[in-house]
Amino acid sequence: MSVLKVGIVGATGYGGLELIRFLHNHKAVEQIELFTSSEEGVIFSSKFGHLVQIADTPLQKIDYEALEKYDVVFTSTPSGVTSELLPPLVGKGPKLIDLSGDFRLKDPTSYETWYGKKAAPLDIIQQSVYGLTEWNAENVQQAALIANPGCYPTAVLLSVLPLIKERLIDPSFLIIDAKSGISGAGNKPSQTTHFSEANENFSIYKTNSHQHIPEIEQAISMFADVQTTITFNTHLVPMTRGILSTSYAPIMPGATEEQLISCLKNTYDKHPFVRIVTDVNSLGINRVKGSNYCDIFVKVDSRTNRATIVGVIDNLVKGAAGQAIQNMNVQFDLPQTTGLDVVPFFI
Ligand SMILES: NC(=O)C1=CN([C@@H]2O[C@H](COP(=O)(O)OP(=O)(O)OC[C@H]3O[C@@H](n4cnc5c(N)ncnc54)[C@H](OP(=O)(O)O)[C@@H]3O)[C@@H](O)[C@H]2O)C=CC1
Ligand SMILES: CC(=O)N[C@@H](CCC(=O)OP(=O)(O)O)C(=O)O
Repeated sequence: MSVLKVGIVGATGYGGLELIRFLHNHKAVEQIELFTSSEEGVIFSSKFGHLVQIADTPLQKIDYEALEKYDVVFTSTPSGVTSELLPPLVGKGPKLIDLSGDFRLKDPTSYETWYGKKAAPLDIIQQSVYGLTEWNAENVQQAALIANPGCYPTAVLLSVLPLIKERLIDPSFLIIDAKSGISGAGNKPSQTTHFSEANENFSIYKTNSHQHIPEIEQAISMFADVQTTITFNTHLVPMTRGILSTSYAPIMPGATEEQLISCLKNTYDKHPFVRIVTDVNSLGINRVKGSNYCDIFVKVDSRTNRATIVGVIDNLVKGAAGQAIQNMNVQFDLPQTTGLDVVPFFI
C-alpha cells in the first residue's frame, strides 16, 4: 500500500472540503496539507469547526518548493488560476489533479472563447489527460496532469457515451436538459445564488452558451469517435447538491430499448460507481447524494423513436472531488473504491 502525502490548493472551497472529507478516510493517505491564496496562517478548523481534530493545521501559502514535495497535488480553484499555477510543476514529481476547466479543452482558442480567459500553454494542455475515469483509466494511470471532468459533463457523458459509441442513438440530434444544485456555483455568493432569489425558484442560465458544451462535444469525439454539435442547457434547482441530466436523441433504425439497457449494463459491468437503474422510481438526487455513484436510466419512447437518457450524480463527489480521488487511486494502482466506499445520504 502506498503512503501518500497530499496537498490541496483551494481547500477552503466546496471541492476542497469534499477532498478533505474523503481523503481523511483514505487508507493510503498519511498526510494532507492545505493551501490558500488568501488566508495564510489561519487554522483551518477555526474556519470549519466540523473539522476540529481533523484539520487543526494552518493554511499555507501556495509555494512551488512546498508543492513539489507531495505525491499528489489537488487544485480546486476557479478557472484561470491553474493555467498559470501548474505549468512549472508538471513533471516535477507530484501527480497533479486539477478540478477546474483549465486543462480540459485541447484547443486553447476554444477555452478562450468559452471561458473568456487566457488559455494554459499549449504543450501543457497537450500533456493533460481528461480524467473521466471509467473511459480513460489507462491514460489516467500514466498522467502527470489530470484534467478532472466538469460536473455536468460527468453526468451527461457517462450516460450517453456507451449508446453513441455502439451507434444505438443518433448524436446529431442530441438535446441535453440538465439541472444542478447551487453548490455547483462554488462558495462565493452571488445574486443568483442568494437564498431569497434561488429558494422557491427554478431558472435556466447560460442558454446555449455553457462552457461545458465544448467539453462534452470533445469527449464524444475522443471516446465515441463522432463529431457532433449538441444542444445543452442548464438549470438551477433550489437544493444544495446534485445534478440530473436528461438527454434526448433518436434511436438508430432497428435499435430497441432492451439493446440500449444491455449496452449500458455491459459497458459498466465492472465499474463499481456506475449503476444502471431500471425502475424510474429508484432514480433521484437523494440516491447518489454524498456518494461517488452515477446512476443511469434509459427509456425509449416508441411513439417518437427517441430515447430519454438520465444521468444522476452528486456534483461535488462524482462531479468533482470523488472522481478526482478515483483518478488518484488509478494512478497509484489502488482499487478505485479506496476511500470512496460510502453509502449515499438518501435523506
Ligand atoms: N462546485 C462544483 O460542483 C464543481 C466545481 N468544479 C470546479 O472546481 C473548481 C473549484 O470549485 P469550488 O470548490 O466549487 O469553488 P469555490 O469557489 O467553492 O472554491 C474555490 C477556492 O479556490 C481558492 N481560490 C480563489 N482564488 C484563487 C486564486 N487566485 N489562487 C488560488 N486559489 C484561489 C479559494 O480559496 P482561498 O481563498 O483559500 O485561496 C476558494 O475557496 C472550480 O474551477 C469549479 O469550476 C468542478 C466540478 C464541480
Ligand atoms: C450551478 C452552477 O453554477 N454550476 C456551475 C458549474 C461550473 C463548473 O463546475 O465549472 P467548470 O467545470 O467549468 O470548472 C456552472 O454552471 O457554471
